[in-house]
Amino acid sequence: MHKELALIGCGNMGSAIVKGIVGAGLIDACDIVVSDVSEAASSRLAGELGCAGTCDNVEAVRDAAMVIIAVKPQYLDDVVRGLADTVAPDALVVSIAAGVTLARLEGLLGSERKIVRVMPNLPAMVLAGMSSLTPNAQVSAEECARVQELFESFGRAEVVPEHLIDAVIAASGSSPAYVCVFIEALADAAVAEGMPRAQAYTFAEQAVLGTAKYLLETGVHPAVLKDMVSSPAGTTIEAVSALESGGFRAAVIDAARAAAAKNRAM
Ligand SMILES: NC(=O)C1=CN([C@@H]2O[C@H](COP(=O)(O)OP(=O)(O)OC[C@H]3O[C@@H](n4cnc5c(N)ncnc54)[C@H](OP(=O)(O)O)[C@@H]3O)[C@@H](O)[C@H]2O)C=CC1
Ligand SMILES: O=C(O)[C@@H]1CCC=N1
Repeated sequence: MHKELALIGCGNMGSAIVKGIVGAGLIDACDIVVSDVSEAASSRLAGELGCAGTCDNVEAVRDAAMVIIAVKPQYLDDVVRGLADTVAPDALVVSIAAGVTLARLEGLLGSERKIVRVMPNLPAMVLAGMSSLTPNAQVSAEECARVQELFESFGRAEVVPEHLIDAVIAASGSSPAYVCVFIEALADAAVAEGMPRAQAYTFAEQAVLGTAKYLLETGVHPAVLKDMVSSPAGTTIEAVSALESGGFRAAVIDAARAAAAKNRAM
């Protein structure tokens, strides 16, 4: 039976991606099949979306126009090898695995296959994701635009050359984790100043959300917004000064570049 989309791996990212696509009405749920090694995971997602669910990856990809592979990188080789003979020759295969290059995917699937390497991030779960897309040479501009449209259903998506995916991991793929460390630290400070814990998270989270929203919507440079908040002899410049003394910028750069280096080494 022909279907528009097969998803392999119904975890955090796979679920967010397919929910975004169906929610935006880009692909009808009845044209989708989702597959996971765990029966509970595939039937939960299938039930939420009203699409077909299975534990049989091979049956899921048979006659699918597009296959999105969303399993952890350590399972990817086995999963892709197991599908290579069944995926339709003209199907678009999308991998979101960290550290898995187009060359490696072509080695597993065949270099004549249409493959797009995508690096999304977890805010896709609330339709605020940021994804990069890198097609191989077999993918046409129209096909790439279609994948971009699907990934824009849950946030922003931009095409980047493959060598920039390490930068994408540093800035957006992995960064929700270090932004959370920052939010936790802000909330800890508010708790230390006497605020109840739950209220502290609300204040810290809304401040981070609002700052990013302001920068994205206005195009204002972050340094300009920082200067707008920092009154002469005020509270904010005290905090900025303490951050600089503590090596905050260098710590963030080192952290993000560690993520990039790991992505290169995987
Ligand atoms: N999490 C993130 O922030 C981001 C993740 N990514 C990439 O997305 C991919 C998925 O990550 P994430 O969603 O977090 O992982 P999850 O563990 O949440 O989801 C992966 C799912 O795949 C299932 N699975 C494992 N083996 C198979 C198999 N052989 N066939 C079918 N399904 C299988 C897992 O089942 P079980 O749990 O039982 O093993 C799990 O349900 C990774 O490659 C990661 O690099 C990319 C950007 C951001
Ligand atoms: O660390 C990970 O495995 C994934 C890749 C990008 C974000 N998280």
